[in-house]
Amino acid sequence: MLTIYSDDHRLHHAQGEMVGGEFQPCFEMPARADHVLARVKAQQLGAIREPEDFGLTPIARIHSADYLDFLQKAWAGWAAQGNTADFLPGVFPARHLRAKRPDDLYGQYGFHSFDCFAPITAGTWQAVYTSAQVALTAQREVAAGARSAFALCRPPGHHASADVMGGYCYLNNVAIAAQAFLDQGAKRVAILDVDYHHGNGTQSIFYERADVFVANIHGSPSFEYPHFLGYADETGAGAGEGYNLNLPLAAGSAWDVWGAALDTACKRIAAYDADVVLVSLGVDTYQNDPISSFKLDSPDYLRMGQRIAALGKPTLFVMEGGYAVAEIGINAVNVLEGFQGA
Ligand SMILES: NCCCNCCCCCC(O)(O)C(F)(F)F
Ligand SMILES: [Zn+2]
Repeated sequence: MLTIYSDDHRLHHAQGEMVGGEFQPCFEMPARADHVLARVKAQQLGAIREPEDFGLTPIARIHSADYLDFLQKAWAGWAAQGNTADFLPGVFPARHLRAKRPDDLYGQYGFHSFDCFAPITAGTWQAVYTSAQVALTAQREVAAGARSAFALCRPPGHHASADVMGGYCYLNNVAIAAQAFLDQGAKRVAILDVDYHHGNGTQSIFYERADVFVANIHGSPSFEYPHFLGYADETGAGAGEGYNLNLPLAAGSAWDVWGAALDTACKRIAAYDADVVLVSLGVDTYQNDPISSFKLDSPDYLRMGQRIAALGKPTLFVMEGGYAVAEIGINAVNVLEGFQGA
């Protein structure tokens, strides 16, 4: 299986995030991608290539002009005010306020965010731009006939919607790739999000559309981040009614429960008869993940890959989360090896 990877991810390494009321080192750190890449090499998964540059056009198929304008200019604006620390939002258009886009940078940051977990640094734009190009390059490989490809994306993307960032996500890599398949002639695309956290951004982007079926298996928002989307009654709207599947699970879920949910999701994807399947590959479902509560063990990721392979569709794997850094490579590549070996 071909892996697309770029060192540009290293340009995004924020100073910290709020954990337990304290400012602590970011869980979403460059070492995550280093460990996955090292495992890809150690297991000789396949060739590793740099991304091509497809420009802003395929990104603008998913994200709004205002949002992309903000992301590109935010750091320069922040630095021009004499700031050197990371840029972070603090005020959001929550309920009972008015979601009118302000003129000033700080107001726009809050307008384009849903939490304080998407810091902006000097290198963030370049890193997220290249991460999207990584997904687009792997997409081209599958569109050209490869059975599968791995987009080793960092930063991740599934919490980002058309014009709102959050949860370490800025550009929705998997949505950008899904749209590229459709723009290149695919009729139906399925996205299976196996990250521990609900892919609220991906759901919102395709929620009213029947040409993309989105399935999520995740910690229930009743207790887990992102807290405000991901319930089972969210089944799509308008033309998209019936094309969104949420399988929220309880804390502590292990393979017995998680694997059954995967089977349910795969059955729905099989019935949808997609031309291609994209997988938002987060491995924060791992039992030792520091911010998550599921109990999958490393062999389970082989089973995950095997079950996805049973769909018998061209498959694009897009890296999302996973914070047990020592094991992130083993767990992510186990999915890919399980898929390949099936
Ligand atoms: N106590 C709650 C703290 C929440 N912290 C933010 C968690 C973000 C998860 C990101 C992710 O793993 O879903 C992604 F795949 F996008 F990277
Ligand atoms: Zn996650």
